Amino acid sequence: MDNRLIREALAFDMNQSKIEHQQLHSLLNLEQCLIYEDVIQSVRNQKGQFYFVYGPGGTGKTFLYKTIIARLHSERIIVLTVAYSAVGDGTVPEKMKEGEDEATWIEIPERFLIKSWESPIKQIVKETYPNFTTRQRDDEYLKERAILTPRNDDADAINAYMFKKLGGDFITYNSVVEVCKDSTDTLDQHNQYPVEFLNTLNLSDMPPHAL
Ligand SMILES: Nc1ncnc2c1ncn2[C@@H]1O[C@H](COP(=O)(O)OP(=O)(O)OP(=O)(O)O)[C@@H](O)[C@H]1O
Repeated sequence: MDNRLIREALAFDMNQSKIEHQQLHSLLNLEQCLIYEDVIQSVRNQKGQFYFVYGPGGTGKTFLYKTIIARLHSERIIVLTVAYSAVGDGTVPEKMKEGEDEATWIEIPERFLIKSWESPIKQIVKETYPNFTTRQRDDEYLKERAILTPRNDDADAINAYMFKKLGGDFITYNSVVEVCKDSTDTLDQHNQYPVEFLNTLNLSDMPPHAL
């Protein structure tokens, strides 16, 4: 198996997970049990369902997730937790600051810290894509890494930075953007949306005007 991500995702001890699952499962309360059964059935039958577990702080959501994960790991099933970094899934211990009576802080593990940088994007790209100039045509290298960001404008800025590092000729593809005149009730409505304005729109699920 030569995919680093799959290797890492399978780097758990099945027997240890079995023991952990027995302990956790025996403690589940009724509500946790109902959700647990539903999720396990969904995975077993490959239904591909989404679940949203809601509950006030400290009511056992993480406990439930840990039980589900232990069960799936005991069957050698890959589980990708959103907090894959272990930040926020309970693995990194919470800390309490002086004068506080509840632990609500965590210390970000050393390996996630970028300690010196001139530009954050430059440094993140450097850490994620070492030797990008020479390896940009290496499919395996590209498959194993990605930079995730919740905001489109950050994604655009990172893309723009990385495009400059790509070799070869550049071609720009522009989208055709105009209001369809037949789709408006008012005859001159399309005049209110000049093409120059439409070209600046950056909508989610839509590529930008210039690629
Ligand atoms: N069924 C259970 N039996 C024993 N202990 C439990 C059970 N469910 C939860 N706990 C314990 O209760 C505490 C709070 O649970 P947990 O951290 O899972 O809550 P949470 O809903 O994820 O909280 P938050 O929203 O604040 O992250 C933990 O110490 C957990 O081990």
